[in-house]
Amino acid sequence: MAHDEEMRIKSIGGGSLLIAWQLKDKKVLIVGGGEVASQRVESILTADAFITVLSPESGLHPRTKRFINLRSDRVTHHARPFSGQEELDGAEMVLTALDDNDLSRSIVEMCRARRIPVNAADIPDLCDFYFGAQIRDGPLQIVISTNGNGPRMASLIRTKLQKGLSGREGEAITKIGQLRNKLKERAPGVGGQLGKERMKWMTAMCNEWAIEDFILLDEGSMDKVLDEGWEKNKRVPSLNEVGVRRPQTSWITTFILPALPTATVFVAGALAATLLLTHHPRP
Ligand SMILES: C[C@@]1(CC(=O)O)c2cc3[nH]c(cc4nc(cc5[nH]c(cc(n2)[C@H]1CCC(=O)O)[C@@](C)(CC(=O)O)[C@@H]5CCC(=O)O)C(CC(=O)O)=C4CCC(=O)O)c(CCC(=O)O)c3CC(=O)O
Ligand SMILES: NC(=O)C1=CN([C@@H]2O[C@H](COP(=O)(O)OP(=O)(O)OC[C@H]3O[C@@H](n4cnc5c(N)ncnc54)[C@H](O)[C@@H]3O)[C@@H](O)[C@H]2O)C=CC1
Repeated sequence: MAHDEEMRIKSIGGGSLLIAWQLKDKKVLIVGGGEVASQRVESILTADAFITVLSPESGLHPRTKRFINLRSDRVTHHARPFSGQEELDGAEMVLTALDDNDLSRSIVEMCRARRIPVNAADIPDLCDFYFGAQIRDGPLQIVISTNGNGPRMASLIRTKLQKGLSGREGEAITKIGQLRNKLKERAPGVGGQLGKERMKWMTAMCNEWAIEDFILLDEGSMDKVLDEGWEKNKRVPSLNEVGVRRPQTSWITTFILPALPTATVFVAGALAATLLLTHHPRP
């Protein structure tokens, strides 16, 4: 083994596991109903879980109230203070978002005893997992975590990353998901030689097509991708071969629009210069 690789393996550690936790129809208890709790409700709702919010009515943030009122299919509110460990019955995940550090700590201890995964928004040291800044676009989910070091910085890095995305990646990935399902219908089964070929072909498709190209696929052209590609010696077909055309960008969008900001500054500069030169102060 190369020395570098040996050193790398020996120094692995000090992070946390980044996973996409499946919470569909699981029961999540949120103790507290303030601003942080309202953000938790949204994150957990996105994962299709059932949520119980435990907080006196007076402590509810307007956004938490909105979730309780508009998503009563998934969000239940118990308007009372936390009364003891029976509150944890049936919970498969617990989040505290409280302005009471001692209560938060004792709820974490109760969860530990019951082996319920728990996050306390105010006590990083006791959390089983942290939340992170999120980018979501359909099935695309990006989490930015600083592992407890700089939550605000996580948020700012999210903004930076977002600028590098077109906003249509989610749509493309949805299409890729559909194509993969269709492929699995044609070539079913797990593992083995067929499984290897399926993965190799999907990898080649993703590597060779531009992400925006997948957006152009519909039901019919997807079948064509399989007919002209997978069925023909597992090759990668061109867009043309599957009857799809990239929308033509006109010369206005290609040349004029991108140059507009520079052109505006130039024209403004020229106007200012003209004004200065033609403006003769009265003697
Ligand atoms: C450990 C963690 C536990 C957890 O909550 O899971 C935790 C803990 C604490 N946060 C505190 C403060 C702030 N948190 C934010 C914001 C966010 N905090 C989030 C996560 C996490 N916060 C986890 C680590 C994640 C990571 O390290 O990457 C984000 C990313 C996600 C989310 O909460 O959903 C979300 C941004 C979401 C977005 O914008 O998209 C801001 C800024 C703001 O509100 O704009 C501030 C003030 C400025 C600052 O401190 O940076 C304090 C009080 C510190 C004190 O008293 O001084 C504690 C407790 C402590 O540290 O002791
Ligand atoms: N992780 C994160 O993203 C962040 C975490 N924090 C931490 O999160 C905590 C909560 O912050 P906010 O939501 O802004 O506070 P907040 O003051 O808006 O909410 C506190 C909530 O606790 C509830 N509460 C108090 N005692 C209770 C009890 N006995 N039983 C049930 N509910 C009770 C109140 O009704 C209220 O809903 C703070 O401790 C803060 O340090 C703060 C900012 C960001």
